[in-house]
Amino acid sequence: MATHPGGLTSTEAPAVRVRDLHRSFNRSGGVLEGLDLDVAPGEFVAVLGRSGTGKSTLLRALAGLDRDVDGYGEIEVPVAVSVVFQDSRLLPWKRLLDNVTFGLRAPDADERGRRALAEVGLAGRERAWPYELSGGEAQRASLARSLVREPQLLLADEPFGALDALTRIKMHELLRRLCEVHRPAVLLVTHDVDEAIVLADRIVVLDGGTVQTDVRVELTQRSPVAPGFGELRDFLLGRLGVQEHLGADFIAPGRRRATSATPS
Ligand SMILES: Nc1ncnc2c1ncn2[C@@H]1O[C@H](COP(=O)(O)OP(=O)(O)OP(=O)(O)O)[C@@H](O)[C@H]1O
Repeated sequence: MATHPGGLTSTEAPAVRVRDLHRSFNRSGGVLEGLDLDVAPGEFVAVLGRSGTGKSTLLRALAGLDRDVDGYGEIEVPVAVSVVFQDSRLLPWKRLLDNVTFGLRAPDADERGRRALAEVGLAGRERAWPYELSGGEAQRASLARSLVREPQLLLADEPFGALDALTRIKMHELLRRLCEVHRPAVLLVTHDVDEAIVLADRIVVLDGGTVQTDVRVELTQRSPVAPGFGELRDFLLGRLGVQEHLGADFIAPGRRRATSATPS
């Protein structure tokens, strides 16, 4: 079946379609300068990029949180979008279940909220106050709050950035499991190359205001000791300028690389 770098089959409608997105801020030059990106339904895309390359700016535009983009050819996102941030943003004056179901107008909201809390391992904590939760538990609750809305698109901006290494690993397992069950399209902004490789179907690297690198993750195992993991990490670190540049033509063994998200 024909595929293009956006990960779509030739006939499939994308969950996210961005064309020629521009965003600048007063003092800086253009942050996003003609960015193109497709995300297929159910596809998990990680967004990497050096600090200030516009990752959060892109997510905010897709979340509808930025009304001042300079222009775009197209921005298509599904109706049901959930956003997860680095901090859980739970309302301190509401108990956990009420936080998870906040704004959810459905007759079975409570039941759905309980189910979502159980899915993230917080069954029995429905009446807890946010201040009673650890950082990891708060992020689990934040995931439950997102999933209870059954999003077709989950936008996550460094959701595990403030967690310790062990909790992060547990959260990776949880997020992967939740995504396998619920199958939202996911756009995850992260600074952590290993996190991107462990979680994503596809990784894009932003630079110069657009998608500079677009690589599909085709590992048999999602573990840092899996064959091919190290090569992909080196390749991505090279693209991020963290290691010595490995060369524009370097393709880690066993995977194909596209240099643009523009459909071919
Ligand atoms: N509201 C704003 N006003 C002015 N400049 C902004 C605003 N938001 C973002 N910027 C600038 O736009 C650039 C991109 O910011 P953005 O937060 O999208 O980068 P990022 O890639 O997410 O960075 P980081 O990895 O450090 O979080 C930065 O130079 C930032 O200073």
